[in-house]
Amino acid sequence: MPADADLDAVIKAGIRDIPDFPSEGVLFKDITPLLADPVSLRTVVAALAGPHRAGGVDAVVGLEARGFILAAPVALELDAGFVPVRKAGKLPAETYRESYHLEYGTATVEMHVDAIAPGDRVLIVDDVLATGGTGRAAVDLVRKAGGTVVGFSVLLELGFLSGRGKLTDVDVSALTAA
Ligand SMILES: O=P(O)(O)OC[C@H]1O[C@H](OP(=O)(O)OP(=O)(O)O)[C@H](O)[C@@H]1O
Ligand SMILES: Nc1ncnc2[nH]cnc12
Repeated sequence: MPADADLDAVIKAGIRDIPDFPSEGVLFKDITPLLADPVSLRTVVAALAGPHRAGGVDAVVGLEARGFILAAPVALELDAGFVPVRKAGKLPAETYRESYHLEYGTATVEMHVDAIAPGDRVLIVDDVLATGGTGRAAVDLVRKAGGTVVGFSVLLELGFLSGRGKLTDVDVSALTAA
């Protein structure tokens, strides 16, 4: 595992800024260059999983769509199951549902009611923490199912959007910030 400064440099080198995407005024943080580099991808997955290796995590929740890419390998690293939180209308069985605001619109997400057993220890993983709406919705979904949220871990936090303010009751960690 690289030292913190090296990890920060690896991540920053793999993220590019795309102005005015998906709408004018938004500076989009594109993580696809990082994902395309196997060493960077492996490094990031290990860094997200690392603090939870001894934590008895039962399930890793990934947030559609970019969160899935990181959460599934983190689940494997932790010998835990993977649970998807999906945009509304995509999950086939009975769901819990939460709506929220994003930096660029609104969204509704769902999780199967039987995806998490009461008392399960759950780590939530996503790529970006921006306004915190998605993370808040995910935490509330897990708690509706009776799960214990042991952490919300992201690759990148956009600090100027103050997403942590919506997640003061959760252990939030970000590998890097912008
Ligand atoms: O903290 P927030 O303001 O809620 O924003 C963060 C969320 O926004 C992005 O997802 P998006 O809904 O754009 O979906 P995608 O992963 O399908 O691109 C990102 O992947 C996070 O899930
Ligand atoms: N500016 C941004 N870049 C990438 N993902 C995001 N999710 C919310 N805001 C974002």
